Amino acid sequence: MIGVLNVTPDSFSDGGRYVRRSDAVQHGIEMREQGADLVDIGGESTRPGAERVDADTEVSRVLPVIRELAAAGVPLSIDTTRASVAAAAIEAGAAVVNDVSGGLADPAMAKVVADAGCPWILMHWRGHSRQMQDLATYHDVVAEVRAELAQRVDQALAAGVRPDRLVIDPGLGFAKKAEHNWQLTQRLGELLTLGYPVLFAASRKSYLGALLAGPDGSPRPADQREAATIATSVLAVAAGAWGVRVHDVRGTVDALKVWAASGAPRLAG
Ligand SMILES: Nc1nc2ncc(COP(=O)(O)O)nc2c(=O)[nH]1
Repeated sequence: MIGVLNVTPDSFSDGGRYVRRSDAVQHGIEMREQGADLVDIGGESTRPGAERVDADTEVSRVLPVIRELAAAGVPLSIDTTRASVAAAAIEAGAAVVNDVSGGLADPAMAKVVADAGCPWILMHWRGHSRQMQDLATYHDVVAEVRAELAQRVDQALAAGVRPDRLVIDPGLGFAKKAEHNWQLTQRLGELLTLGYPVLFAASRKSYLGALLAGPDGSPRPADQREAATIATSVLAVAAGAWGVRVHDVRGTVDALKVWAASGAPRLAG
């Protein structure tokens, strides 16, 4: 269970809520108390079309929060595509690197991770926020995402990262249209055949808003997508996902407790 902590002014669903350090630290502690195994701290919005920020800005946003949460004993991941930011975050107390580019954005990332010996979440990605939706074209999205993630894994292993440190992630909403996200959800088992834990991160994403659109076609607002997020998270875990990355930790923990108490039924496929 990974709780999302975006210390950015412009993330798609919670931008600006945790820019102030005290608010961010308090929310991180709250998510840990609600059952998050990791709090994922991001200093640069990755939503489609987001403006990039420089490394100094990203570091200035995340380091103070990482230091305070690490001191409070909260296990942390750093959500960054920059090796320099990952290195600084590890130094400050982050235990996991969550790289939405899967190592593509910064060739130096693999060495930082290999040297640190820390877990590395490799997400499927086809480019930065400004052009990624132009790259959402697939013949078979699951087969292609699987093949591209396999390349990311091979490059990580070649750089000396240990296999047991790798987690893969289909990158829902990154260079993917709604139908691609649903295909990846329905055929999650095919990603599992790569032999690595799969992280499923659908929380509040726009394809859920589209599914829940109103009679006039307007998408459900991001902060009203929690039930859909929880439902898809439980289904992903039932299909074999290693973990989920969510904004609403408490609700997701509650739902997974119900799933477990119900015998933890598994989805085939
Ligand atoms: N591993 C991983 N990390 C991510 N970081 C940010 C976002 C963008 O959404 P946010 O605003 O919820 O952070 N999505 C992912 C994701 O799908 N997988």
